[in-house]
Amino acid sequence: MAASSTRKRKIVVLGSRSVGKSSLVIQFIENHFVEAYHPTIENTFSKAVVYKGVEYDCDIVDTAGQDEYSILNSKHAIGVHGYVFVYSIASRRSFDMVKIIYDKIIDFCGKNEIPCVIVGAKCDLQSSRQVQPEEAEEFAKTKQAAWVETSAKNNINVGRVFELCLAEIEKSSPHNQANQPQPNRCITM
Ligand SMILES: Nc1nc2c(ncn2[C@@H]2O[C@H](COP(=O)(O)OP(=O)(O)OP(=O)(O)O)[C@@H](O)[C@H]2O)c(=O)[nH]1
Repeated sequence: MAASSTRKRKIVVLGSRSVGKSSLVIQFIENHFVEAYHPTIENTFSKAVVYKGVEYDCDIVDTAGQDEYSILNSKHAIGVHGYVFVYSIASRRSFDMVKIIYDKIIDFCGKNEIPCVIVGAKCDLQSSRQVQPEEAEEFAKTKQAAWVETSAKNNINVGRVFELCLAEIEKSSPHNQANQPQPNRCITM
């Protein structure tokens, strides 16, 4: 049974088709690489993660790849704590799509910022690189997001993605905000 201090977190993984979302999630959950390509409809995986001494019960939603016409729905927003936006370093188009999907989520959630990680997947494909790390990191900075490059194939930075996402969620959680000074509070007596 989960300890009462366990924090439940729902993380949604978004990005274009075939950028490596399922491979990233399966490498994280099951510790192996899937060479074959099977388009995803939608899968939710669960994993217990201990990060900085805190136990998290994570539900990770691996979505069907999106394009500019995909319609996001409440499943992508309600009860979601954080997002992982994935592009392939070998596809400029998939990086441009991350920007489009990010804006759609922001619109849908009605917020200015969301806890998220921007992930440059397939970093083993250096010779086919179309997205420079500096550009992607700069984009992430403008969105107050974390950024990392990964390879599910070579198991590089896979766990780091979800640690970064939990860290971003914690940064924006009300618990942390309660520790910050409250600006311009009005007290009625
Ligand atoms: N070289 C390399 N190939 C990868 C990597 N990750 C995934 N792939 C390959 O890319 C293809 C697509 O991977 P998926 O994980 O199915 O991609 P997806 O984003 O889940 O695709 P959709 O379900 O269509 O959204 C597969 O053939 C994978 O083997 C990686 O890190 N390096």
